[in-house]
Amino acid sequence: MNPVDSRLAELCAAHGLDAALVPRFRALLDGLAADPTAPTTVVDPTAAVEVHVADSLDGLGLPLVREARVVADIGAGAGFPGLVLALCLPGAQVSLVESVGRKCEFMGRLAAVAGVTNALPVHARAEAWPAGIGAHDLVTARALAPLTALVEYAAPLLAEDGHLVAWKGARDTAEEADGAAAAAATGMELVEVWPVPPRPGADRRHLHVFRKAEPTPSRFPRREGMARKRPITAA
Ligand SMILES: C[S@@+](CC[C@H](N)C(=O)[O-])C[C@H]1O[C@@H](n2cnc3c(N)ncnc32)[C@H](O)[C@@H]1O
Repeated sequence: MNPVDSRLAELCAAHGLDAALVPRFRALLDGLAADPTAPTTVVDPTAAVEVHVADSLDGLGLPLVREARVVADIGAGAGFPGLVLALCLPGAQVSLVESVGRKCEFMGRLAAVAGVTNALPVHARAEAWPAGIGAHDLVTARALAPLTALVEYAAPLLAEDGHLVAWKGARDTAEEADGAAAAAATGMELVEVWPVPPRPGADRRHLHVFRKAEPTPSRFPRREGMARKRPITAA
């Protein structure tokens, strides 16, 4: 077995996934490497298995991710973590929400070559997607925005009791305080900040989990761009 397939087999075993997923993940990695328009700098399968697959699979450490049925991966880019989660959760429907059209086209091609049938690109900004309002039990986001904006984007998209899982690096007190302020304003509450067991190249990964505890006030979502231009802050 080549090293990438060995690593995929190891990851499947570590997460209690069927080994039949190894060739599916492999097809995803091969599709990424073969497409010169891939919107990520990490395309070599040896690196991408860590940066994209292993990192996305970390979400499975949270039972609420394994149990999710209607998922929106916002700011999906090349399709991570959304495409990996879709492969692991065949009972879930995953929307890959991305504001740039050519990235949506790329994700559509990648899903097709990897045989992912339960993930669909959505060409929209997370804060300007009326069809997504109140429809999700899980919103995921990696490398998209500060926590305050992620909470503000996610709250309207979630059904009550739904969760946001934000992939973040080292903890940042100021960013977390602003995230808490956004949560208070939007009906969300912080559930936990889970320090992911370190892996080579990812020794500071934290998953921030918020729950929609109350209805989101009708002034959300705000106009496009406002969550970044005039963020909700603690100060
Ligand atoms: C740095 S990339 C991260 C992509 C992917 N989640 C990953 O970790 O590999 C952020 C992506 O979010 C998209 N984006 C930025 N603001 C957005 C918004 N408000 N709604 C949806 N997509 C957005 C960008 O076009 C970009 O593709």
